[in-house]
Amino acid sequence: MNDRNPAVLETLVTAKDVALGVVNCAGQTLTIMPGQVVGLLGKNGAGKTTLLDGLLGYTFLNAGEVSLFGHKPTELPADVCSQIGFVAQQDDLLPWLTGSEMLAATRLFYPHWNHQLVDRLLDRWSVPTWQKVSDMSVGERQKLALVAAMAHEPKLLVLDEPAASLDQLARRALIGELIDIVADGERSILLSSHIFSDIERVASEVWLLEKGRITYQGGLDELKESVVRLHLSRPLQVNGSLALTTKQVIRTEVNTGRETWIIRGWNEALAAECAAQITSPYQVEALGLEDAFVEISQ
Ligand SMILES: Nc1ncnc2c1ncn2[C@@H]1O[C@H](COP(=O)(O)OP(=O)(O)OP(=O)(O)O)[C@@H](O)[C@H]1O
Repeated sequence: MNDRNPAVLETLVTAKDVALGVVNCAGQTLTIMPGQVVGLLGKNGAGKTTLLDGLLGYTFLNAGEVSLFGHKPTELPADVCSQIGFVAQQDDLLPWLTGSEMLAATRLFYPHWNHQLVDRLLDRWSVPTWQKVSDMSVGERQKLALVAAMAHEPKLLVLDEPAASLDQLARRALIGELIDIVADGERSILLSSHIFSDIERVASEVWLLEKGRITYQGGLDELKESVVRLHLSRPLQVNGSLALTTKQVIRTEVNTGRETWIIRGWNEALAAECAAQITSPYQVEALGLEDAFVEISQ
């Protein structure tokens, strides 16, 4: 137990050198601190669900260590389990129960249950709680699973594609709820999503997963700022000393009269170097999260 180091005690999740399935984070440490909303991004098959399952102890690790509130995920005491909420990509609701019965059964596992929150969400999302889970639409099931995971007000809420089947109104309501959850700075959320506008609204941190490796762990804004398009007029006039590497220029597009360089790892030093060494006209285009992700992932 990490009971002597307050900095470690504060960390809700630490995952070191984790490897399972397609995920291989050897040499990498992932952390989630109280108050953080971490957006887990990656293409289909990158390993997002695999990583989430490994962090929560649903799948055994091939290598590495995970600490959840200071415990191994496979050995969580009951009081720690009740601090965690999870909505899987494919919900694990019991199809033969009605929505109300499902919530009543879930409630048995938790000492704390916010009835007002449950009533408000069910009403706002028009969840037909009198229907059997098996008769609900995919979106209604997803809403019910979200209510069941949020009702005990967990300190760590893990959501795997929580909005994939929600309509725009329900998605907006969910994002509002998530923003409220972390407002006091004590609770944290880890969510994977392909809906970048949602991630941009709610996440402070991003983990970028590419072919099972975390290639970025840090602030959302820093990630966006680190990828730019440089639009250069041709003919190019560049001093021989321009030291951009192929790792930084991840792609080029050449057209008559101009060319575009997609640059990863853009920072003040690179900006200064370009300003000093490129003597023909050029513009720097900042990218949104989705464009940055698409450029990185091509
Ligand atoms: N049950 C399984 N058995 C065997 N291989 C699996 C299983 N689940 C996942 N995989 C493999 O692991 C890879 C990563 O799957 P995972 O579900 O973690 O990706 P993901 O990033 O969550 O994808 P998506 O965005 O499509 O949900 C898949 O390409 C698949 O080959």
